[in-house]
Amino acid sequence: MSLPSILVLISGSGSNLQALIDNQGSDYKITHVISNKKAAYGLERAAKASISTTVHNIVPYKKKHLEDATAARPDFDRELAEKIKKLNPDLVVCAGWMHILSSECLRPLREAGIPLINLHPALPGAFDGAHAIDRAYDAFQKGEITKTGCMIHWVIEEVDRGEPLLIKEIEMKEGESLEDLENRIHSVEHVAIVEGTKLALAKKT
Ligand SMILES: Nc1nc2c(c(=O)[nH]1)N[C@@H](CN(C=O)c1ccc(C(=O)N[C@@H](CCC(=O)O)C(=O)O)cc1)CN2
Ligand SMILES: NCC(=O)N[C@@H]1O[C@H](COP(=O)([O-])[O-])[C@@H](O)[C@H]1O
Repeated sequence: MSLPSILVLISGSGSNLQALIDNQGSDYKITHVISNKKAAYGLERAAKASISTTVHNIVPYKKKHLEDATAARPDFDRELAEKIKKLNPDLVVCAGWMHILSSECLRPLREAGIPLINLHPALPGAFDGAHAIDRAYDAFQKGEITKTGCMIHWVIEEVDRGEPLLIKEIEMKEGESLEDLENRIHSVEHVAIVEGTKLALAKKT
């Protein structure tokens, strides 16, 4: 019996993709990686691991819709869903994918029975969206929070509000630099992304 297949969406360095690559074998296999950025180092990580890749960039869609800029993102999302459906993974993992996915993408995947999970570097409901670590750091400096963390959650239209699969809390430290906090969070993420992927696959079957 073949292993469950996962497709990973990235936008940057791909250190979380690397954690998934390094832990392939008994529970899942990574069959494809899609990046929205051609320069994403994660694409090199995938190639070194002999994983096929696709660049799905927004610029051609903006050029295609010069007369109506608002049409570019829906078209981008629709075609992203089509590409994913053709590859037919058991699960899609957003690992630093920096685009909000609209219903144009999520609805076809839902109908095709292809769920998505996302790695978010904050606790549920704390710092939804981009730049969550910076925002948590600032909130700690203001005395508003004492802890942060990361989570793996199901992806729904409402950004970072899907049901959590896995939550890992991280205590914040007085006098710690933002860089050191980022490094601590990334270390925890690299464990969480593997655990969360396995949990999602187990729940799906
Ligand atoms: N519909 C959903 N889409 C996405 C989710 C989700 O839960 N539901 N998770 C995000 C990942 N993410 C945080 O974890 C996130 C990434 C990016 C943004 C964002 O504001 N992106 C901007 C563009 C930013 C840029 O290009 O630098 C945008 O899309 O306009 C918010 C949340 C993945 N998508
Ligand atoms: N809102 C989504 C978000 O901020 N995701 C974050 O992007 C980084 C990707 O790193 P990587 O490319 O090295 O895996 C990770 O820190 C992940 O939590």
